[in-house]
Amino acid sequence: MIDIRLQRLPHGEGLPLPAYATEHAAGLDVVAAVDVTLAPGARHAVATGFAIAIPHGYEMQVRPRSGLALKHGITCLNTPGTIDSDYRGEVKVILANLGAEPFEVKRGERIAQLVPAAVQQARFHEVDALDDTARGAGGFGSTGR
Ligand SMILES: O=c1ccn([C@H]2C[C@H](O)[C@@H](COP(=O)(O)OP(=O)(O)OP(=O)(O)O)O2)c(=O)[nH]1
Ligand SMILES: [Mg+2]
Repeated sequence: MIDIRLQRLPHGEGLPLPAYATEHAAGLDVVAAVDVTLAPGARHAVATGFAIAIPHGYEMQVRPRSGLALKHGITCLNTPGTIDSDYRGEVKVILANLGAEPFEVKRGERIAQLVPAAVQQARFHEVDALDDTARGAGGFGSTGR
């Protein structure tokens, strides 16, 4: 369990904080702070009404909810979205409507889930050649279907 400071923004007043729906859920469900209608094929950065300060060494992933995806074709366009630990702006959920019908997001409705994850930063060291491996440059189906 990690502890994360959350700042509620004025338009987030009265909304529930991100919360686990069940005891051992992986994702904290997050609700929309605004009403918005997504036409088929449309996308929108939906406000959540809060900002967070994630501890260094962690990120917050923004993932779709499977029920919205299956029933309505609603997904997070950039899934998994990345909230950096140094980001202090409002958390937004980039919803996209891949369905055939307009979809109405209502304020207070759960639209996505937040999954904290440990982050390992890396640095690159440019070299002239890489070590050989059995795979070599094979990829993208090279081992068969
Ligand atoms: O679903 C998302 C994805 C990103 N963000 C915010 C937090 C994140 O730290 C910041 C930048 O996201 P990202 O690095 O994915 O986008 P970018 O296009 O690279 O923007 P930037 O140049 O600001 O890093 O935008 C969200 O609120 N929701
Ligand atoms: Mg970025």
